[in-house]
Amino acid sequence: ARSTDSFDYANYHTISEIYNFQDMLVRENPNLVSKIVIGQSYEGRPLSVLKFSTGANRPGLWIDTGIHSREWVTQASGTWFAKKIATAYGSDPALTAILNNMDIFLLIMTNPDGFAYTQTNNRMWRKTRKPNPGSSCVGVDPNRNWDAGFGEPGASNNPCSETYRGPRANSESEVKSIVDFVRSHGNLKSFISIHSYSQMLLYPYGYTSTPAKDQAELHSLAKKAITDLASLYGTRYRYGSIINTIYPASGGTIDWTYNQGIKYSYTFELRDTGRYGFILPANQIIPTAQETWLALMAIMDHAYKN
Ligand SMILES: O=C(CO)C[C@@H](Cc1ccccc1)C(=O)O
Ligand SMILES: [Zn+2]
Repeated sequence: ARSTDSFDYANYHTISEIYNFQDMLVRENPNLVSKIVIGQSYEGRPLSVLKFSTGANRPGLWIDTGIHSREWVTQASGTWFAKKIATAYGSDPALTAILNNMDIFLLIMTNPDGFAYTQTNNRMWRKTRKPNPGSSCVGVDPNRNWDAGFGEPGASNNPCSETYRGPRANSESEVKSIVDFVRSHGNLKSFISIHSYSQMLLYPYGYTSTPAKDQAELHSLAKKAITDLASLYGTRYRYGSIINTIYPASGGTIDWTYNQGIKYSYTFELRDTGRYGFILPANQIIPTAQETWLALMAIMDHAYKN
């Protein structure tokens, strides 16, 4: 595409097209958008975070997509979110108020090695692409590698498992890079990690059935967010804690971010409920992104106001 206006949001794209999109968006919006490379993947691809900011030293709101590489509607939605933020600033009052007081950080390509592999070798690849010593099986599940209940039930110690937790917490550079960014920033108010599929909005915990101390607030905010989501196309989401709503899972992203004190930590599971699963038709990308944006705004607006 020659610009982010002519970029085809209604189709899936290659890794280089998505990286080019990011650079175009930065070039087109020098007063709003910048790119921060927070690290690199195992195979050396950049972990590039888009920063949307109108001032210095502000609290931040984080969104990541594509941590599981096969969940293609999430990276595609991420590019749509990036363009939405750039175009809505100055026209949408709620988003303008947020960006006049807070920064938004968006990591679209969270697992670039895995994404590249889904395009060349195996569409169903989920994990990272780091080899496991002593095994012929490759990759660690980046949503089991965080230092939150690491190694407890809800992850596997078998390198051939899709939920292999890795040899130790933060062993994956894709995870460690985000950990380092969260710690160095030190003032994130929300952390949203986007997966597909199942149509769920999940909050901590996955590694324990002990309710999060903010469970009541997280539950009511989730209800508001999925109500806003459903208002567009009637898409129905379930919501609740990870362990109660989907299954026990240890070492997950938002359990770690929540334990760092980022209260508004959520995981989305986007469309659908299994008819197409990870292979969601491209004609559902924009509707999925549009409805999800309403839920994201509910959470970010709440984080801004509380
Ligand atoms: O990938 C999935 C399909 O997106 C489901 C997610 C469910 C989950 C979500 C948040 C934290 C831990 C697990 C997973 O197993 O990691
Ligand atoms: Zn996932």
